Formats: sequence, C-alpha cells, structure tokens
Amino acid sequence: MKQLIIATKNKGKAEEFKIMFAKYGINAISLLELEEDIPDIEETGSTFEENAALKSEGIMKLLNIPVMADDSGLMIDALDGRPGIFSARYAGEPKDDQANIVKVLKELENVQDPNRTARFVCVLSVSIPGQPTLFKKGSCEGKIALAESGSHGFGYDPIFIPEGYEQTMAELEPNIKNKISHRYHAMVQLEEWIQNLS
Ligand SMILES: O=c1[nH]c(=O)c2ncn([C@@H]3O[C@H](COP(=O)(O)OP(=O)(O)OP(=O)(O)O)[C@@H](O)[C@H]3O)c2[nH]1
Ligand SMILES: [Mg+2]
Repeated sequence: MKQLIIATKNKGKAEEFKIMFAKYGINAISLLELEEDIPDIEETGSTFEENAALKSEGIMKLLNIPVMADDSGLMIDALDGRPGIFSARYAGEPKDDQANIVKVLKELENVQDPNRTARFVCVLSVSIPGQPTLFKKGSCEGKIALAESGSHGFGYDPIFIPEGYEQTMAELEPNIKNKISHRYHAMVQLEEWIQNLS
C-alpha cells in the first residue's frame, strides 16, 4: 500500500486523514504512529500557510521523504476572525479543546444568532525533497451554537453548526463531516497530486 506522512500530532486530524486517504489506497501515517520521537515544531508563522509550511518542510527535512501538513482553525466574524491561527491554544497552554470552547462561548455571550457566523479554514501543504512546497486551502461556513452538543470529531466541533444543517459538527456522523469539512474541501483540490503519488 502506498503511504504518506502527515506532519500532525493531532489525533482527530490523523483519524480524518486516515479515512480520506484510504479512498485513494494510501495509508496516511501521522507523527503519532512513528517509532522515532519527532520533536514538536513551533508554529511561529502569522498565517495558516506559514505554519503549514513550517510543519511539512520541517518534517520533510528530517525524514527526507514527501510530507503533508494541515494548519487549520476557526474564524469567528464577531471576534474579528479569532481564534484563527491560534485556535489550538486559544485558552492558553497546554492545548485544551474544552477550555477553548468555554472561552469562545463566553466571548459570544452577548452576540445573537445572525451575528454568530464563522468558518473553519484548512491549509494543506505538501513538501517534497527538492521541490517548492504546494498549498491548497478549503473552508466550511457555519455559525457558533449557543451551547455545546455532540461527541464526534474534535476541537470546536461541538459548537460549530455547518451551513445547511441544524446539528453541530460533533452531532453529525464522521462520514458527513468528511464530505463537507474545510479539510475535505482542501483535500479535493489535491486529488490529482494524490492520484500521482508513487
Ligand atoms: O472543531 C474542529 N474541527 C476541525 O475539523 C478542526 N480543524 C482545526 N480545528 C481547530 O484548529 C486547531 C488547529 O491547530 P493546528 O492546525 O496547529 O493543529 P494542532 O496543533 O491541533 O495539531 P498539529 O497538526 O499542528 O500537530 C485545532 O487544534 C482545533 O482547535 C478544528 N476544530
Ligand atoms: Mg499545531
């Protein structure tokens, strides 16, 4: 089976990539599965693209094989696009999905329905030794729920209601999330590259 290293230590992302790449006959292997201890890469960039490149290029240089990375986040209009690139650690260190949700709901306490619009954004970067890094971006429009609900997915899924649905992303079955998510929309644009992967 063909394989591709995904430069992520996020279990939720890793599971979604496993499923999405399996359709192309590719085993997507996250850093959580590697035998060697891979150091954490500091995400010091100021855009999703810069942070994705830091991850895919950093791990590509370490292993000398093709590597894909995902930098993603939630952009809330009423918060001027926050948490954005700071989504993973919005409530501070260490990374805590539940604390992040509590912080967002608190910040939106006085914001009513038509103004709770938001989108998930995902930038995928592919780094191959000797080649310039390739970028693809996807997004998923929606709004922030009044309270959290659902147990699927990860991150902010329990408070994100995708456009066209009444339930949160965490209430939807994973196979639905994987057909509408920001990650899916970025992946679709990589289809040709994925099919040519040797
Ligand atoms: O509800 C969610 N559903 C999603 O589908 C999703 N995708 C991203 N996010 C949020 O954005 C951060 C990414 O930050 P991020 O790209 O730096 O990833 P990360 O630090 O978690 O792992 P790594 O890939 O860097 O190792 C994550 O932690 C989450 O808080 C999501 N939340
Ligand atoms: Mg990260």
